[in-house]
Amino acid sequence: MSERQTLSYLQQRFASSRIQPQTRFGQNFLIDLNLVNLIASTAELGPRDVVLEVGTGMGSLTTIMAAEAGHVVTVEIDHYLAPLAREEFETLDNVTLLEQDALKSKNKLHPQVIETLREKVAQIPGGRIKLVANLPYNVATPIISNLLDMDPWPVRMVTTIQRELAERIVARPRTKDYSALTVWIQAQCQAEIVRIMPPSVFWPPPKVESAILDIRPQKVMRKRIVDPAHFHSLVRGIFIHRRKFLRSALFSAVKDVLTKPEVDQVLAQMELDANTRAEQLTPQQLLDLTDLVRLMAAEKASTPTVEDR
Ligand SMILES: C[S@@+](CC[C@H](N)C(=O)[O-])C[C@H]1O[C@@H](n2cnc3c(N)ncnc32)[C@H](O)[C@@H]1O
Repeated sequence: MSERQTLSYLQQRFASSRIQPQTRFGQNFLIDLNLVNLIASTAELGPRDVVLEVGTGMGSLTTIMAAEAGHVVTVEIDHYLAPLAREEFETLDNVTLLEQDALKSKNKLHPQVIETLREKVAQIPGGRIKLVANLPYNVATPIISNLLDMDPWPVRMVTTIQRELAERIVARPRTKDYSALTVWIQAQCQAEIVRIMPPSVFWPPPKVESAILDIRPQKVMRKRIVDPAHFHSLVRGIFIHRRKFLRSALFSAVKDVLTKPEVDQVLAQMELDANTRAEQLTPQQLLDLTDLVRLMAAEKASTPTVEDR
């Protein structure tokens, strides 16, 4: 394995197949074996785990994970690269390689990927899903956020992503990195940066720094979110205007269902003053706010109007 991960091995395999790393697919291969091992060990893989790896590349992380996990479902979009990866794990019977885009659209994982994961989980008693991947940077956000809407729910997500994105995900309120994505993830997961990595640990080196991010979804936290789709879209709506006062950001996001005085009522119930901005609210406060909006809108919808009477 160590030989397979070296820069010279990768370069020689590419040259003999007459292919080049594709920037459009985010092909930056991790060439530091210690870091490949760190990703796999952080995920604490065991026989119950069905791993989703988005971006097989040459299969270096795949083979390490296959030695520990119950099954690895690895997805590779590049039809020139996939056959090379397939050769690397020809002898392994617990690896399924899907040659396709892992996403159906920006807001959806590909149904074939979901179906394969479900099938593999069903074959393992107590089976569970972990995302472990050196993610292509252009699809990292949709992969991570869409997985949080999948059933079965992933129990762990250990990924290599752009440092800037990792910092956004672990950001605290009142900072410039705090965003709708931060809230969506922190409302249901614990997240921490395990390692910052310089461009030199990849071939070819990307233009930016990277980070290994460890996300631990928490069922107890997820249960507090009554309507995840509503929460997700309301938070996105509010954060379009994250620097605006919350009152007007919230009104813009809910104007189809609540009036301005009703928005004021929601803010008063939460004891938030007029100068509060969206970026100052913790994920828990945004959850409470969403619940109040939902309840008030539902109450309104069930109250007969003068015309109904
Ligand atoms: C950063 S490389 C990681 C490769 C390898 N796992 C490693 O650690 O060296 C990302 C890989 O994802 C693949 N990829 C890019 N977009 C994809 C997509 N939408 N679905 C599946 N694979 C994708 C690329 O072709 C590339 O092989």
